[in-house]
Amino acid sequence: AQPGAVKPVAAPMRDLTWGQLNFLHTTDTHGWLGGHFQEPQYSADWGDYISFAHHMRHQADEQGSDLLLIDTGDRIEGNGLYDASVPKGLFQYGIYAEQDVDIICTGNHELYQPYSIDREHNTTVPNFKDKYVASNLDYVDPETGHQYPMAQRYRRFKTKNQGFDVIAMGFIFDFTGNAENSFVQRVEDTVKEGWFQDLIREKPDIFVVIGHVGLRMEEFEILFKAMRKENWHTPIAFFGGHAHVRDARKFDSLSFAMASGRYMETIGWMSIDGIKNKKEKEKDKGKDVTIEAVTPTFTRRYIDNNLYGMYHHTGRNESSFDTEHGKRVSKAIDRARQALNLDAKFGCAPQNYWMSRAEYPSKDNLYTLITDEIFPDVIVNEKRRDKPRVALMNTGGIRFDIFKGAFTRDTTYIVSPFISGFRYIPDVPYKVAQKVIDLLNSGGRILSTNGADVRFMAIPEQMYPTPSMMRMEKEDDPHLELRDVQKPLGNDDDDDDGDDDNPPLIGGYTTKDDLGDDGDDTVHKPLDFYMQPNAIQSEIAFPEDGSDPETVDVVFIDFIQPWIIPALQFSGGDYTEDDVQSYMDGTLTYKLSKWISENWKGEC
Ligand SMILES: O=c1ccn([C@@H]2O[C@H](COP(=O)(O)O)[C@@H](O)[C@H]2O)c(=O)[nH]1
Repeated sequence: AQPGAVKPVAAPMRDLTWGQLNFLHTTDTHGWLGGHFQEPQYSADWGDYISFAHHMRHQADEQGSDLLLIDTGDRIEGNGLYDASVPKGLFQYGIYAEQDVDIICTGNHELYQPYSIDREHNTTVPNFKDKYVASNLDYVDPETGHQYPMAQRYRRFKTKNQGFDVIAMGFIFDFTGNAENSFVQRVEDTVKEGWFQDLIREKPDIFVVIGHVGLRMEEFEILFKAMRKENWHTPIAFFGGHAHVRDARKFDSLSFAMASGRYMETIGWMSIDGIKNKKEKEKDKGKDVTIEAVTPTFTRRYIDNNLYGMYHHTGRNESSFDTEHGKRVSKAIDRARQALNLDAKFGCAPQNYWMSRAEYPSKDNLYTLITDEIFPDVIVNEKRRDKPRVALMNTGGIRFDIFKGAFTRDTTYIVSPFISGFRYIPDVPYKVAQKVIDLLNSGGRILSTNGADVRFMAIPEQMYPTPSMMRMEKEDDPHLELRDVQKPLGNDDDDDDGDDDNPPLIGGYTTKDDLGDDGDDTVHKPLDFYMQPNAIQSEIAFPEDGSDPETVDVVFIDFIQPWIIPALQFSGGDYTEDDVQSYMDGTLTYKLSKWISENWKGEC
């Protein structure tokens, strides 16, 4: 772990089940290679993960099973380690590449900016060579316009110990927000490609389909159906991401999918037993047993990313766990963090502000802080200071909670990593402008059928409800409170009895998935989760007498322009992109850090 990170706490643990073929899975790490400094259960860093994987591979070798490492993208954006350097990712790419990942693919965050697409193309793909798979993603050379696969479309290889013949593919969901030097092919089109149709007729021992795809999105279903149509008997293991949730889904008795959370909080574990290799299948045929009889068994665990759990699962301890390689990488992270001055303090948060652990609006809710305190101060165009205005942003633009205490350079990027600034449409009749926020929050179908799916403004966890989310108690409450759903860990352990042999439960993920509710490796106390709106709004410089203004400036974070224009049109405003202007200089990230340094001056 990094110097200064809180130590993990003891907790009741569930063991890992090993099979013939085993996997460790990371996804949506978003630059959190240093781990979580303030949350004990997620405080291991990338160096620790390297040591962990080393011991687990060793264990696999000893027992003659296989272990593969998977990563399903969104490795960047969301932490100072990536975002604070110029150019972005100066240290991140090299540190990440120290882990020996066996199958790796791309996420949407690698594709938002031309720069990060180039880095993927000229750095990550060469770093991982034949391990990188890009089944529906092309790179487009900005100079020549030449379009070609970002990496190989699939990977076929034999596992080290069992000699399983594996065919692996790597997808990204049908993402449309990618920059022009990339091309994402819709999955429904990829499955019609000749190479795909030929491949799925092969008879490997197992297909491993990885993707930056939420398990409840349709892309994996399309792939599963296309594959099963031509290949009834080959097991398929899916690894997904993007939705930032722990989840597992069973497609049929031979196919299983898991997703492993976000931000280096979770390391996914899947094991498969009962896979038959070619020789065994032939033997069965001799005994007149048909190959239909192959029924693999799948298990999954969501490992909390901390050293207590890593010691537990490897049977090691403080003196026997670290490898030289792991220690070297932890040191490199520390050096990078210092070079980037990530601990530089901008201010002291007077309390915790939660994204979804507190209801919106409420005094502990981070979005309430933004609408009530930050926006009124920072959303100002000097020439239009006195003009009444509504200022809008999407809740997905905020990525993490603010904890009481030091708010650092690192925290700034953790909370607000994007480079979005503010635009506006001047002098919109208020009777038109006032309808926009409701359309963004509840006019889902109207906007979505017009190509602006409002789910994609919200935090990823809310985009595709999982079984955890379904476990609701107050179904008709607009600010739905969900009990027992997965939420990050809190230090609110009021059961502490100080008894280490029988550790008290600490708040954290209590995942429910298609296999049940015993997936988390750590038994947690559930935390509350409140659904948040897709977008929030401040009304600024409105008439003091409480009357409605005639017109307002509609100011919005640039990311939501594709929703704002149709919402204005549905509200009766005849606006197009041509009416949009820049409102002020500076990104949300910059405005936020400036506000904090001016307003949270206390000691911590
Ligand atoms: O510039 C941006 C980019 C993204 N968002 C929000 O993030 C989610 C996607 O998050 P993932 O990590 O890819 O799951 C997107 O739907 C937006 O809500 C943003 O606000 N600004």
